[in-house]
Amino acid sequence: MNLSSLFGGATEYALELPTGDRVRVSAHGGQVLHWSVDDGGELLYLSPDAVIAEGQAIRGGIPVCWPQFNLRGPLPKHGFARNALWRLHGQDETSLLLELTSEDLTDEQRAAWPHAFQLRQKIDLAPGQLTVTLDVSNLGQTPFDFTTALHTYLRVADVAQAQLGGLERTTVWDTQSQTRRAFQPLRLGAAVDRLHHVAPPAGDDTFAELQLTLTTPGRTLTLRQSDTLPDVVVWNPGPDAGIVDLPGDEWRRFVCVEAAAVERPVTLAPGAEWIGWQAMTLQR
Ligand SMILES: O=P(O)(O)OC[C@H]1O[C@H](O)[C@H](O)[C@@H](O)[C@@H]1O
Repeated sequence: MNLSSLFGGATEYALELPTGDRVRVSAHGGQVLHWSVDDGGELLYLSPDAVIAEGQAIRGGIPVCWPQFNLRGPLPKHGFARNALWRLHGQDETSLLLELTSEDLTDEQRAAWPHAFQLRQKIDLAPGQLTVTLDVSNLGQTPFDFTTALHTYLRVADVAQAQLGGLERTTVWDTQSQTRRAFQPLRLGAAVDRLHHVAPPAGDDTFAELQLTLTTPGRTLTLRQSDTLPDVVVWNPGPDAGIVDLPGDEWRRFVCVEAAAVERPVTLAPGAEWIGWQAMTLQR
């Protein structure tokens, strides 16, 4: 089934499988807002105070940070893709394909990032599984660089009881203390902002595909990401961040586990294409 409706002023697209699994995506930011599994409830977090407004990012779901992660460049934080209006390019029973190109940007955005690009996002739904794939093409005459993240907000009942496994082989950039260190066990339940980088074995320039496990009482979610996304950002603002669209104790209800390419920007030659994905599977 495929629905289209208006939510917060932006068109919303939805898929539902015969099993009852559902996904909903806003044209604003091309952002997945909800993913639910028939017998497993809602798996993504969306703030009750999230707003969909021009130039603003929606707090929750899966924001697409592109072509810049965080403040690592001249663009506004996390780039423009999460604030832009994406178009539906294709759909079938189990997937949605959204698109954003340089033609869709404002004059101001094009002036700030003067590159001809095509950014596509495919959202694939299978029983107990959601896969989001980004596909970037350089349509211009000169190379461009980008950093990116699928900034996935995973819903948990209490973040202090959540455990994230699978990052043991990574090195860590701690954004809070601005320090780099070897891996140390991650304790959720207080502010955390870490960029984990998968270091390839010496002499090897390839990365093993990452597989992470988010365990909460009664639920285990497996997260995989392509070898083109060699970083994992783990973020939770903790109780004292004072984020306007995260009221009260809402910080406890999620942890962001972001499949990213940040440490080494991706360079795309004219005519070249880059693909990166994150897949989430509910274990039953
Ligand atoms: O509040 P936002 O602009 O959505 O950013 C939320 C967070 O995104 C990432 O996880 C970064 O690592 C954090 O430093 C940042 O605070």
